[in-house]
This record gives sequence, C-alpha cells and structure tokens, in this order.
Amino acid sequence: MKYSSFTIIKRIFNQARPLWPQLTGIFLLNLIAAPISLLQPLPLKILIDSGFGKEQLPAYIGFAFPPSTDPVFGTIVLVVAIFVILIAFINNIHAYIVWLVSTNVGEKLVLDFRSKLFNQIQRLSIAYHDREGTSDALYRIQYDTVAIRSFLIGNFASFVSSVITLLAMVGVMLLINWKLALIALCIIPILMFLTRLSTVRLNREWSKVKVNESKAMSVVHEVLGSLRVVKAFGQEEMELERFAARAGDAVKSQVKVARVAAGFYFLAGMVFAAGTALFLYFGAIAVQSGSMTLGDLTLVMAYLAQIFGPLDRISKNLNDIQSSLVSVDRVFTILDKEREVPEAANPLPLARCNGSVQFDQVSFSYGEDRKILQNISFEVNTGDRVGIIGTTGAGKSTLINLLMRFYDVESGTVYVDGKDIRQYKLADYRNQFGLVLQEPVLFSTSIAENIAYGKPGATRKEIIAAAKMANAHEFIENCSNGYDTLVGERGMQLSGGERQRLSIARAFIKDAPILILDEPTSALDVKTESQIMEAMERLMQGRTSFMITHRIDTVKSCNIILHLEKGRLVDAFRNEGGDLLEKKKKQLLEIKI
Ligand SMILES: Nc1ncnc2c1ncn2[C@@H]1O[C@H](COP(=O)(O)OP(=O)(O)OP(=O)(O)O)[C@@H](O)[C@H]1O
Repeated sequence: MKYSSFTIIKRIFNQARPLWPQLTGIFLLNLIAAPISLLQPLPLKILIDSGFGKEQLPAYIGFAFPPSTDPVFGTIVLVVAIFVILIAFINNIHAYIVWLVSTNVGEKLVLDFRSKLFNQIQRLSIAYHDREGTSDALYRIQYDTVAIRSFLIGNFASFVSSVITLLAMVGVMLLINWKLALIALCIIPILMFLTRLSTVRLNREWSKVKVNESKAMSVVHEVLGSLRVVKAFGQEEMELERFAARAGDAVKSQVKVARVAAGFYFLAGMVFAAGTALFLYFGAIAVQSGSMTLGDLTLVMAYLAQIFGPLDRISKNLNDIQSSLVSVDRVFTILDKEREVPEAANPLPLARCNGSVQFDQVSFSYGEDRKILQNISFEVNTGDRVGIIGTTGAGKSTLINLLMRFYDVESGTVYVDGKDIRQYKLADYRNQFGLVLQEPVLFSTSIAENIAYGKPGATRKEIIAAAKMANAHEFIENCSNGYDTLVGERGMQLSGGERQRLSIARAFIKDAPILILDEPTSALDVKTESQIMEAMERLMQGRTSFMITHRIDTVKSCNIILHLEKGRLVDAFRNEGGDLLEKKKKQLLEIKI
C-alpha cells in the first residue's frame, strides 16, 4: 500500500464528512446491537431457574405479578414465551432500520467517491491513460470505490459494536462467576493473536488478488472493445487462453487467501472448543456445589457460544478492513496523481481566440528514450489552412497533441494568439478546438445528442442546421427515428461515412476557431470522400485548420504545407500553385508514404 493504514482511515473519515450525522446514527444503531444480543438467552435462564427451579422471578418480570402471589408454572411459561417474542421483535426491527439506513447512506458514500474518482480519471493526462490503459481505471471505479462503504458501514461500525458486545458479555459473566469469566478472558487473547497473524498475511494476498483481477478484466475489456478484429483474425481461442491465464493468477491468489483464512478458522475453532470444554467442566462443578444456578450456567454457556460471534466478526471485520484499506488506497493513489498537464497558477481566461499559431523550437519525447519532435518552428495566421504531411510515425499526430495541450512540450514554446498556451485556463483553451478524427467517436445515445455534444444545450434548430452543413441531414431523415435514432455503442449501427458526417456536424455546432482534421477521409471510399470533403471545405472556412493526411491530394486546398519526417520539419511552404505540390508528391512517393 502507498499510504499507512492510519492515513487512509483519516482520509476516509474526511471523505465521508458530509454524511457524518447519518453515519453517527448508524454507529449508534450498531451499539444498541450489543444489549439486544445480551437479551437473547435470558428467557431460557428464567424458565430453568424460576419455571423448573424455585428461584424468584427477576424484578424486570416479577413486577407484573402481585407481590403476594406465587405465579404458577403455566403463567411463567407464557410470560417467557411473550418475552421471547418481544426480544425477537426488538431484534428484527433493529435489523430492519439498520439495513434501510445503511443502504441509503452506503450508496450515497459510494456514489460520491466514485464520481470523484471518475472525474479525476477523465482529467488525468492522455500520457497517463496511454501508459496505464483503461481496464485498471475501470476496476478502480467499479470495485475499489465500494470499499469505502464496506469500511465505514460494513466493518468499522460492526467492529466497534462487536468489541462492545464482547466486553459486555465478559462483564455479565464476571458478575455471575468470575472463574468462568477468567476462562473466557484466556480464550480471547489467544484468538486475537491468531487473528493478527492471519491479517498480516491476508493483507499481502488481498493486494495480489486485486492486481490480478484487474489484469484479467483488461483482457475482457480489450477484446470486447475490438471484437471485430478478434473475430476477423479468428483469435477467440487465443484470447480465451490469455484471459484464463490472467484469471488463473487471480484464482491462485484467491485460493491462497482462502487457505490462510481457513487455517485461521481451524485453529480458532479448536481453541474455542477447548474453552467450551473447560467452561462446561467448571460450570458443572459450580452448579453441583450450589454456588451457581443451572439457569446461570445456561446463560453463561449461551454467552460463550455467542462469544465466538463477535470474535468471529471482529476477525472478519479486521480482514475486510484490510481488504478495504487496500482498495481505498488504490483510489487515493489515483486521486492524488498530478494531472501532468498542469493549470497555470493564475490562468488566463480565453473566450474565443483568433487562431494564430506559432511553434518555436519545439521538442518533445514520450519517454526518456528518443526524441519524437525536434526543434519544430513554424507560424500560421488566423484562417490559414495547414496541411501536415509525412510518412507514418513522422510525428504528425504528436504535433497536434502538443497543440491541443494533451501533452506539454519538453522544450520550446507553442503560442496561440501570441501567448504561451500554458498560460491559458486549460478548459478554456481546449474549448478553442473542433476535432474530426479518422475514426469518429460517437456515444451510444441519439443522433441529435451526438451532434449536440459539441454544444451542450443546443436547440433542435441548431442541430439540424449543423447536420445540413455537414451533408448529414438527408441520411438522418431517412433513419427510423430521424434525429432521435439511437446510434448503438460507439455508433456501430451507422456506416463509416455517416459517422464521419455526424462528427463534422458536431464540429460545425461547436463553431471553434481552430480545427483539427486528423486523416478524416482516409477510411472512406472515393464517392463518400468527395461528399465529406465538400462538407469539410465549408467547415474550414474562417477557421485556422490543421489537416493531417497521408494523401497529398487531400491537402490541395491548404495554403500552408508542413512536411515532417522523423520528427523534424523538413519543409514548410505556402501552396501557391499546383507545381510545387506535384514536386512534393513525387518526393513523398520516393520516401514511400
Ligand atoms: N503515447 C505514445 N507513447 C510513446 N510513443 C508514442 C506514443 N504515441 C506515438 N508514439 C511514437 O511517436 C512517433 C510519432 O508518432 P505519431 O503518431 O505522432 O506519428 P504520425 O506521423 O501521426 O504517424 P501516422 O501517420 O502513422 O499516424 C511514433 O514512432 C510512435 O511510435
């Protein structure tokens, strides 16, 4: 674990601060559980001592009878039976209230924690996500966050209540027979010692279980995310094996956890049996000698039988607390991560930039090993159309990543409207970009909502206008539910061209001053491409546009061409006529794009 248990617990309490009143309520309800469980064996004791034996009825029941009368056996049995029902009623109503309140508060706790983590994860840099992948984040959001509920409601309160129940039981035993109480007091530390021993090992194993489960999940996630490729390559068997291998590791760790826990229960059970035997031995002698009633022996025996309950709960709670702390630690580790693309101390607000862009001696690498971009310098004015060409791996997308501040430059500076982009408020800055990617990203909602993603709260009129500009209106009208048609997960119920038109409509409605077009037509056939290019021409008007492409024909309409190779800007020129472009085309063919 990254943090100490104490630090994590302190932070859990901080996180739960808004729900303090409710949590205190749950805590108090748990405390009442102790006296309620002490009541359980009382009716049997009364029956034995005052029904079968000759003892006086205890005052809390005796008051129901006139002082001079000697209640008959039948009446005592009836009173005891009513007492049983009363205790059961109190017990069940208590459980009912605890359940309702705990569920309510527990779900709120998890929701708050989960939302906080989700918010942080989606704000972490692209570099983080490239490195860690999505499955681990999913596991943390889905499973690790739940631990805050298990800790605060399931385990912590139950732990305290069990300790109190245990102390109360030993206290009552002390009042009845100190020798028997002594035996109980001897068993408790032995069981506690065993618990501690197993907890240390369980803690270690739980961490492994979580890492392995998360790894197994990542296979499922990857496969479901690229099912078409898996099927096309007939790799189902191989993926199954990959899943089974990773899930197998998780199973091994689980089995190890079970082995440690089972070993503990075996030893604890034997210690407990030895205690019971001693109890019975000394108890029987005490009853025989008349120093204790048979009812009292039944009562302490019942407490002893119950003692394992709170003890067992304490040890289980301790194990679960360890597991919860590991999970919560994993959540806090992410919550504390730097967002890597930091916000300036006094960020400049930016409503709408003009769109002039300058790269000045920009260098960048993803890791330590090699420079991806080296000393890139160029300048473009508001409204310029910039075509970025170069062989695969030349660094074209990286250049755009830097422009959009998905990563920060290693050296040099990127300026927009004459200011270092690191000075701007990040959210404002990113808002300056419209994006059309090679693989358009759609969400599993309606067509209208997918377009409105570019402008939350857009009216239907605005959505339709954007769709028309993107040459998408016609096909949308032909869909079964028009603009309300659901597009399926990641838009899979639409064709590639249709998806691309929706992403252009989204860029239209956003109306951003800078436009990024990352190979927007390379996945389309020629006819669809020409229709989409027409919409894109319209989209580029009046905006500074950057178009990444492999196809030189696509950049014909650009007035500035940047040619990147191996991370260097080998050429940057104004496109004033066909000739130069033809020459470039030849040159590119020679280096086999
Ligand atoms: N997240 C990343 N982590 C590490 N290296 C990366 C990462 N993204 C890209 N690279 C490396 O950086 C280099 C440039 O990649 P980039 O995607 O910018 O090239 P590109 O010109 O856009 O290529 P393509 O035309 O094939 O899309 C490549 O060698 C690539 O392997």
